[in-house]
Formats: sequence, structure tokens, C-alpha cells
Amino acid sequence: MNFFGISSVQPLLQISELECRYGDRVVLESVSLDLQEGEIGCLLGASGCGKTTLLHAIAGFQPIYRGSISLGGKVIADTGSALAPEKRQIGVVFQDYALFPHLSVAQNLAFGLRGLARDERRARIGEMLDLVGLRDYGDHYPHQLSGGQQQRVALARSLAPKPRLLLMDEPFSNLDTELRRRLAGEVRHILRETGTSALIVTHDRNEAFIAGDLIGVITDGRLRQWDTPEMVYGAPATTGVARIVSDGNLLRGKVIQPGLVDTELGQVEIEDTARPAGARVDIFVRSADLVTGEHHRSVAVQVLEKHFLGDDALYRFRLPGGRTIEASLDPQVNVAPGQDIFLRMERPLVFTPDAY
Ligand SMILES: Nc1ncnc2c1ncn2[C@@H]1O[C@H](COP(=O)(O)OP(=O)(O)OP(=O)(O)O)[C@@H](O)[C@H]1O
Repeated sequence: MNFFGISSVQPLLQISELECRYGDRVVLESVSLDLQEGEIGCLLGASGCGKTTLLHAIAGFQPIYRGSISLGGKVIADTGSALAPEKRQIGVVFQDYALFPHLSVAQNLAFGLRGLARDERRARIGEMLDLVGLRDYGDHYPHQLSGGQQQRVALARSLAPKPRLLLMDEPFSNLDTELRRRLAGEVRHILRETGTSALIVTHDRNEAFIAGDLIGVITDGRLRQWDTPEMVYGAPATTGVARIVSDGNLLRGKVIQPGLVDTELGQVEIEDTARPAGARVDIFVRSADLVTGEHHRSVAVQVLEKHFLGDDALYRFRLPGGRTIEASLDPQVNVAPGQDIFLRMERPLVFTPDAY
């Protein structure tokens, strides 16, 4: 128990000030995060930001330049030492499933269970197949399964030896959007059922929101925020995080009076009244938070494009100053390219300029 009466539980995974390099090039810098036993963390970020490098460092496939990684309170890697990957009790699921094509599903699962007695092994395989809903597929070969089924086998194979931590690198990226999101939900359920902690790399924010208790957003090799899905979405730490967790537009602004900002898209009220008149701010407005109709804060903008998407439509507008922005609006809004429409923003997110 600490001073506040909250028991301070030792995190399962603790990464502290981690730095990784390829040659002289720094690809991860000052990365720190804690993952508690049973928690699922999702790492989000654009291609090349360093997500896979981070997973590889945790798994033991990537040397670390600075900082440390601990599992269950024991350092498994720091600047001077590294525990061999096979001794870390960490399971890994890759994007390409990596199933052995010449082995049946049951034999694939048996691969990680070579230390067990035959009966125990058979029981564990049955349990795992049940868990992933493939009870009758033990004798099938990988090529006889759909992509989603293959990924479930890969998950079962990684969970079979009861790893302390499971790492998944873009596990669903070979699947179509609908299946990807459904599997993200299933994986969450399976990890919960087995009490397995996991870190999942993805570039699909919806997948991350569905699967994760915590979301980590990486831009340019730095972990900018490590927080609940609600906080990462509702209060992104930087404009870079905002861009990764939602579609929207970044506008330059200037505080005219505390609580009121002038931008290229007119004036907008902000909750933060601590910023003084004259201060420069960046305003991020989500595409879904742009509203049409006459209002004392609205500005006339020109419709450039309209793309019907079904439930909504994606519009591109030209602001009076010349730049373009995107908005997600009701497809029933009756305007055509070339026409003007009144637009204003709601729920602006305010940042100090250049807070990437
Ligand atoms: N073996 C390597 N040698 C040199 N540079 C590398 C190597 N592997 C990755 N990189 C570089 O390190 C950076 C981070 O790569 P990493 O694979 O971790 O990114 P990522 O976020 O997982 O990307 P993606 O989403 O495309 O898989 C990239 O700029 C990449 O080009």
C-alpha cells in the first residue's frame, strides 16, 4: 500500500527510457511504459515510426542502446545485457501467421509444447482449439483454412505454452476490415479468458480501440502518449497523436481574448482560458466536428468535392484564406461542388504550436 492507500502493484512489463538504433540512426528514443498483469496494450503509429522495433526489443530480437526492459520485476534487457529470447517466456504472433505449412493444426500447436507429456500435450491442444473456436480443425493443414482461421491457430499456438506476455505484430493486417475488427474483439476476449497480458502493434485505430485497455501512440520513434482509449481520443497529448487517433484538420489560431480563438475558419470558443490574448495556438478539429448552418461563429466556405460514403459523406472545402479542409457530414446536406456553405467547428482541441 502506498501513502494513498492504493496498492502499488509491480508492473508485469516495465520499459524505461528505451533507446534503439540501427547503426547511427536512432529509431526509438526515451520510450517508457508500464503494463500491468492481465492488461492489453495497443501500439499505434504510422508506418516506419518504430512499432516493430519496440516489439523486437521486448522479444529479444533487437539489441537496445540505452534504457531497460523488465518483466515481472526482473531486468531482461539493458545496455549491457540481454536475456535470450527463448528464456523470456514471451509469445510472439506475426502478421504472416508463420504457421508450418507441412504440419497439421494440432501439430503446429504441439510445436511449442514439446516439454509436456503426451497426454498433457493432447489436452492442452484440445483446450487451445476450443478457446479459438477450432475444435474440429486439428487435422486440417494451414492451406485448408481461411486467413482468419490461420490467425486464430497462430494465436492458439502462441498461447499454448502459457507465455507471461504475448506480443502481436499487425496480427490482422492481412484480413479485410470487417474480419479484422471482429477478430480484434475475439482476441481481446481470448486474452481476457486466459488472463494473458499482451502488447499488440497495429496501424488501425479502431482495432486498437477495440482490443486495448491502454493505447500507446508513437510518432517519430517517441511514445507520445500511453493512456486509455478514451483519453487518447478525447485528450490527445500532441497534434501528432490527434492525427493518428482521428481524422481532422489542423488550423493555426491566435487567442483574441481568453477562451476565444481566431482561425482561418472563423472564431471558436475554447475551454482553456489560461492562454492570454495574442498567444498562438494550434487547433485540431475532427472532420466529424464540423457543423453546417448559419450561426454567429460560421464562415462561408466553398465546396470543392463531395464523396458519398453511405452513412456519411466526405466533403472538401476551400476556406476564405485559400487552404482546404475536410469534413464528414450528413450526405443529405444539399450542396454541390462550386457552391458556398456555412461551416463552424465544435469541440476544438487546443495545442501549443508545434507540439508534435
Ligand atoms: N534492420 C534494419 N536496418 C536499418 N533500419 C531499419 C531496420 N529495420 C527497420 N529499420 C528502420 O527503422 C525505422 C522503424 O522501423 P519499424 O519496422 O520499427 O517501423 P514500424 O512502425 O513497425 O513500421 P511498419 O508499420 O511499416 O511495420 C524505419 O525507418 C525503418 O526503415
